[in-house]
This record gives sequence, C-alpha cells and structure tokens, in this order.
Amino acid sequence: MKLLEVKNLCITDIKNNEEIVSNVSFELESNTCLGIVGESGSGKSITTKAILGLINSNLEVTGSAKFREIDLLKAKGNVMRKIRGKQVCMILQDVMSSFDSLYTIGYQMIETICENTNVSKPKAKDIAIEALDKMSIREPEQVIKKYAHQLSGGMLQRCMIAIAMSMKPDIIIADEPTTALDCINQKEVVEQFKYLREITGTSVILISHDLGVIKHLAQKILVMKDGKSVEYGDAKDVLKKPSHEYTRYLINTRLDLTEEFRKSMTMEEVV
Ligand SMILES: Nc1ncnc2c1ncn2[C@@H]1O[C@H](COP(=O)(O)OP(=O)(O)OP(=O)(O)O)[C@@H](O)[C@H]1O
Repeated sequence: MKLLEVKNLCITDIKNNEEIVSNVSFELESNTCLGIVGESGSGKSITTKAILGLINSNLEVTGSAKFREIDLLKAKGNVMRKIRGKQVCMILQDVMSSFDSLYTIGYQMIETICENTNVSKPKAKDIAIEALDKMSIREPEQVIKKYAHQLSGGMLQRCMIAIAMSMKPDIIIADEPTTALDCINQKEVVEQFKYLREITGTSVILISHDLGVIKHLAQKILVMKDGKSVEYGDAKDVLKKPSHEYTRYLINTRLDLTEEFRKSMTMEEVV
C-alpha cells in the first residue's frame, strides 16, 4: 500500500526565482524504507522538510505530496500539526541540539510521548523505558535520569529513534541519523534501526550521503543531484546496475573510501 506519493515537487526561492528542487517524484510503500542519497546541497533535506511544511517562507513549494488522501503541500496548519510528530516523525542529524540540555532525557521523552499520544505520565514513562530497551540500551531506568551531555552521540541518536518509534508513526524521516557518529556507533545504530523497523513495520525515509547505510536499510533508492532526481528505483537494481553516471560515481567513491579505510587499518597493523 502506498503511504506517501510525492509528484513533481518543486521548491523555488522567491527572492531570486532560483529553483532549488526540480520535479522530484517518489513513493513510499508501507513497511518499507526509501533511501535518499546525494552529495551535500543536493536537496535531500529540503525535499522532506517541504513535505512537512518545515521550510522558510521565502521558499515556494509546488507539486503534490499525498499522505493518506491528504495533500500535505496544501494541508492547513492544524491538519499538519496533527500529522507531524504523530503520524510522520522526523529525526534530525544534530541529536545534541534536538535535546534540551536543561532537562533529563526521560523528562523530554515523557513530555513528547504525552503531548503526542493520549497517555498518562506513568504510562509514558513505561513506554519510554520499553522503547529504550528495544533499542538495546542497557539500564534504561538509569539512562532516563541523565542529561544529554552525559550520553554519547550514539546513545542520544538511539534515544531519538526510540522516542520516534514509541509514537508509533506511519512514517519516520531520518535525516543523516548516523553522520555525526563514529564507525562503531554508526553500525550499532543502523542495526538497531533496522531491527526496530522490522518489528514495528514503520516505514522510513532515510536521508544519507552514505550508500553503505542506505544499502543496509533501503528497498528503494532515490539519487539526487543539484536539486534533481537522477535515479530512482529498487535498491538492488540501482546498486547493481546504476543507469546514471552520478550514481556510478557515488558507488565507486564509496568503494574507494572503504578500500582506503581498509588499507589504512592494514598499514597501522604493519607499523
Ligand atoms: N531557506 C532557504 N533559502 C534558500 N535556499 C535554501 C534554503 N534552505 C536551503 N537552501 C538551499 O537548498 C539547497 C539544498 O539544501 P539541502 O539542505 O536540502 O541539501 P542536502 O542535500 O540535504 O545537503 P546536506 O547533506 O549537506 O544536508 C542548498 O543549496 C541550500 O543552500
């Protein structure tokens, strides 16, 4: 079943009439993951933010983005507020700034869960602990008493994913969820994310410049370059037989990097 259908999405900066995103179309089926890949500035984030009405007023958005028969690009503020955070959640790249340093992780989790679902605070606490437990966070009862600066980036990202998942949304949009993490944390977060997606059935739009991460999670891939969609299709086909030169470049760059990394590790062993 189609959960989200984006057609001919265009974003124009009305100040200088510059088109930032041109005619981007894609679909998200239920219980699947769509990976959006492309270099920095290619329009990945702004495309998904536009769908959720989260962009500046100097930007004009045209096209359509149908979610359960509602065109999100035309949805009024109150309709959008009901969808955003409940049915469609967004996890941002910079987890540190997503948490308020003055409140404990638990306080923020409980507030968010209460605000977006109809449960009491004790119930929200149980949900928060259960969600952290599902993200394989040890001693969740202790973790919820901590402040953001007391946890690693990987732990915070897992807490963020746990909050989003505990809302039981139809769609999670994760914008570069592993970029700020080191290799070990990246791998762990991807594994947990994959596991949670499988058990909850939540559909995910995963934005990343890292094809390795996308490959691990996505069934479909959209490749963006300079605000345009240059390739879109089943992940296996895109990765095995990329039809666009830019996709081939991304795949090769990724392989080069992996090779360099492997070599540098071997060199260290030799030294
Ligand atoms: N409010 C705005 N007004 C004008 N241009 C904007 C605005 N916000 C973003 N842009 C431009 O839109 C383009 C796409 O930005 P976007 O953040 O979507 O890229 P991205 O592919 O997600 O990159 P990154 O991986 O670095 O996050 C960029 O050229 C950016 O400068």
